[in-house]
Amino acid sequence: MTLRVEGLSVRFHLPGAVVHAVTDAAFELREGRCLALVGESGCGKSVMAHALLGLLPGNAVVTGHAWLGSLDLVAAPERVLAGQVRGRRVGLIPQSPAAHLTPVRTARAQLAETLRELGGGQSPDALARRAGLRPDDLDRYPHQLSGGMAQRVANALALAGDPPLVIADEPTTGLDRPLVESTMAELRRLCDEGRAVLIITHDLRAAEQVADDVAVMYAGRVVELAEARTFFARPRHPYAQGLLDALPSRAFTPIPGDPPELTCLPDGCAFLPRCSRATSRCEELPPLNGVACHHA
Ligand SMILES: Nc1ncnc2c1ncn2[C@@H]1O[C@H](COP(=O)(O)OP(=O)(O)OP(=O)(O)O)[C@@H](O)[C@H]1O
Ligand code: NI
Repeated sequence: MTLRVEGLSVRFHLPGAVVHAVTDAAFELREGRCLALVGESGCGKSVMAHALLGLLPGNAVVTGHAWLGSLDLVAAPERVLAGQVRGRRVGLIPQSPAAHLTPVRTARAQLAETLRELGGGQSPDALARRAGLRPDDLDRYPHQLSGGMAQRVANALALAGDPPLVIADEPTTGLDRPLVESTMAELRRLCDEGRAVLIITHDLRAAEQVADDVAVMYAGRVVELAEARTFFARPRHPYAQGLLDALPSRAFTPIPGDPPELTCLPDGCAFLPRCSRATSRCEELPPLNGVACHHA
């Protein structure tokens, strides 16, 4: 099932300020493809994911469209999101999975409950095995699970309803390299089985391993959208180039400056104050034709 995001924006209304968390995002994610959504902390990645699942708090206003097949996730009422979308059509592997498990219940109890809610015929053990857990791991409480096991339980929970779209929010944070590798390999497998997979990460190395496509976000906007192979060989947006140059395996040069406040964004390119190629043209908003930059 294809996800088509069109003109998606999210505003948080606070007393005296509006946070422009996501602005005019657009991308397509087809089945069997893996899209990595990358960008610095606070650029709107998790908010975008939560908008797709109707999980934002009451002060959020979401506009635009997110078509999953013929259903617009933005317009869908909570009843539909709860009954048909979350867990069934879209599985979320949350940021810091251990924090999302109930501390007083075993992994098996939580899997069993989710399976019951979804009404599927699978057993917790079968599901756990598919996620790389042994059945006796399921008798553990969350505090008895290692980071890697908690990650696998979270994966199993997200996949319990066999959703065609899986969103993984920072699936590798806090994991050591071997676990990063195996988590990424698992996500790739989900994709190769025909699901659409959206991986949110600021780990560009991990993204390079598994993604078919890359979307770079900056200050709430998608500023570059490209096939992963092309992107990692030749990033076009100065910000994307900066992200790659900051990697230890590359130049190890951080991008100077900080991202702008999302409560007072400029009319033009939000990267202007940090960009070495900026000219007066950048005061005009560059359109996204693969890359949102007047100089790329
Ligand atoms: N409920 C809220 N009310 C107001 N602002 C919010 C709310 N939730 C998120 N934000 C703001 O929206 C912006 C985007 O946050 P988001 O969590 O999407 O960042 P992110 O790209 O996922 O970063 P990270 O890599 O740190 O997870 C941040 O500036 C954040 O402070
Ligand atoms: Ni996040």
